[in-house]
Amino acid sequence: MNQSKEQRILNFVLQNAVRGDPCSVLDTIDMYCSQKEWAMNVGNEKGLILDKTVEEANPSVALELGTYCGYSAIRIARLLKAGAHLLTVEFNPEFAAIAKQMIEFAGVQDKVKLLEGPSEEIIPQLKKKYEVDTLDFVFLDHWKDRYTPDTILIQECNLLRKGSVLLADNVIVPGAPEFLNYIRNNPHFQCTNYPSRLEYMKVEDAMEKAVFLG
Ligand SMILES: CCNc1ncnc2c1ncn2[C@@H]1O[C@H](/C=C/CNC(=O)c2cc(-c3ccc(F)cc3)cc(O)c2O)[C@@H](O)[C@H]1O
Ligand SMILES: [Mg+2]
Repeated sequence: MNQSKEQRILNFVLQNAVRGDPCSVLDTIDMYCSQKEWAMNVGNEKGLILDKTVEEANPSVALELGTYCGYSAIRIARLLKAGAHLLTVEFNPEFAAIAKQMIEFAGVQDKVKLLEGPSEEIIPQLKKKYEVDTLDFVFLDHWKDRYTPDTILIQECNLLRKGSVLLADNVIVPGAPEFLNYIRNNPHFQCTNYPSRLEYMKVEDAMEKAVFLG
């Protein structure tokens, strides 16, 4: 049975990146996806916005919705301080298996916990099963029509504290209009838009940051 695109990306990393070097893994994925096969990694341009937002938040506990191949999980994990960790949620078993190998090859597995399952099931388990008190940072990059329901669910589960930072990918392409409307009209969030480019393309995209005000 022929390989999936995601398997080809992983194989290219295993053969060309430097084991234990997260930046080398990120650069190798970006090289493959800009020159050979496009894939929906956050990429290096929006990745810089993600980096700056993570560094500013300096989270002890971070959550990512939509692991895919693990590119942004590696991007976030490489910036986490000692003792901090990222919980990343992926419900597609094939993608979860690829991401696990990618994260281990990058050497950040001690900072990343990959939770396999749908976000709507995992989020309500974070406090009791995964011993989370509150989330310092949340990266939304899964199905775009799930950003709003999951943001509401995260609030209902009391997972945010004053100053928690949400960052959403793709608010222009593919777009998350309902999420933008929800979060920008919600008095409990202070929003900032970061115009950028769609990964590996000369197409406009943007990220939206929303800080929880308590
Ligand atoms: C059901 C909701 N809960 C979920 N729980 C756990 N994992 C989930 C969930 N949803 C989706 N996922 C996973 O997240 C990933 C989905 C991401 C969706 N992203 C996009 O559609 C996307 C799409 C584009 C894009 C842009 C332009 C195009 F022409 C074509 C595609 C660019 C991006 O940066 C994107 O993030 C997959 O790995 C999927 O299995
Ligand atoms: Mg995305």
